[in-house]
Amino acid sequence: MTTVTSHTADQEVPTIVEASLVPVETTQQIIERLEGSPLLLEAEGLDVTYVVEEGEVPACRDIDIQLRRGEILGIAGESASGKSTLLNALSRLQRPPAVTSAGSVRFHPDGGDPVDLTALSEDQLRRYRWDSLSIVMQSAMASLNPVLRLETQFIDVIMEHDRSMTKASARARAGELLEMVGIPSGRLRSYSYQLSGGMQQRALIALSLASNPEIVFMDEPTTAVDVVMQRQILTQILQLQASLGFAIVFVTHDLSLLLEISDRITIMYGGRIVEVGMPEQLYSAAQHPYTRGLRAAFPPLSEPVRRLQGIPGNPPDLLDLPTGCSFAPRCPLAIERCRIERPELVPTANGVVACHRAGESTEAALPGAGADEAAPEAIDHPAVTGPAAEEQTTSATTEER
Ligand SMILES: Nc1ncnc2c1ncn2[C@@H]1O[C@H](COP(=O)(O)OP(=O)(O)OP(=O)(O)O)[C@@H](O)[C@H]1O
Repeated sequence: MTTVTSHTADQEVPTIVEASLVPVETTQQIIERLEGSPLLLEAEGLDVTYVVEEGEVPACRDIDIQLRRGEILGIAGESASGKSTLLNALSRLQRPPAVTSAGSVRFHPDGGDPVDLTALSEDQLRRYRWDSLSIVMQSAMASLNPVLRLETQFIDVIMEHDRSMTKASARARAGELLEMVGIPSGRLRSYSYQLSGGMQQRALIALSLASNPEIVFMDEPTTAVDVVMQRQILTQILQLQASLGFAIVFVTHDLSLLLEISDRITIMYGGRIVEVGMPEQLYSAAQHPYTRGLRAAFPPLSEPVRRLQGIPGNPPDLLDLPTGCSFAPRCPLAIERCRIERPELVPTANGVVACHRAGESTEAALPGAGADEAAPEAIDHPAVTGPAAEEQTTSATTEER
């Protein structure tokens, strides 16, 4: 359970007394909640390609995604797996050289007919963006305008969204939004560079809520802050989401973080979805060896300190993808079939997986069956080098697992 103390104008950062983001709902409860919630956004057979001098980069292929109202959908994968490309395609913020080369992205307005966003003109899209979605990027520094006071930026967004609003009411609303993320409204007079990194990121989250969006797209929104601030920001995001009811598409390489905050998680590799599942299922019974590798590379902060297993090898070159499964060259379970035939997505208990050896444990791999015999590299978890490292070490077992 997460408890946040009340805070005054003097306390700019709320004090988290006990912060655990572990979901309190069971898998069954999440499923029932999602089933009872209308569809909000749906991608079908989506392909996104970067058309560059070297050729056509297939950054996303055959993506099917469904987002329900109020859902938190996590998207995880290593660098270059296509997460940001997908987020830009779903939010229709994509720019050349990216092109949507196949498929659709349908938005389901409340009580209205679905709209294929890939078929809208730039003007129609602009209205949809103002009314329905917002985006929080990794760096608030890059997203907030350093030469404008926060007040000006907030008032602009609020009045653009609701043109009937007076400047005074927009200013009052801006103050409320800042207070919602634990920043005193007096800070509206500040420039972004006068705020700490964590406050900038929270101000950006407040700004993203200024238009009452139905979906907030978040691309690594806490990567640029330390682990303590990361936890505070995540707690605040979850509280805001619970009270305002917007849906979130949250992109990160940190699967363990998603296991704590998401309703459902999509795992991407080499531009394709390789597994979708509920957090509990991916935590204890991930079917794809890549999902298990990601989980081992980024353990939760609540776990004892240990040496970490990185996934050996590198993500595939999208311009020169291997035949068969793209993960086969790095997979300890790979067999001949994996190198020849690309696995299709098939249903699992509460999701899908694309793997010829789905669910088999790495230990069960036959001697010589692994494509790469190199021992997995041990890496240090970046999170363990942050301010929480001391705290973790004191509560950790010294034994490596
Ligand atoms: N502007 C671009 N032009 C050409 N190729 C691009 C461009 N942007 C991304 N790509 C390619 O698309 C692929 C997917 O990139 P993308 O940024 O979506 O991955 P990601 O999973 O979000 O990675 P990261 O976590 O590093 O941001 C990569 O191979 C990348 O090189």
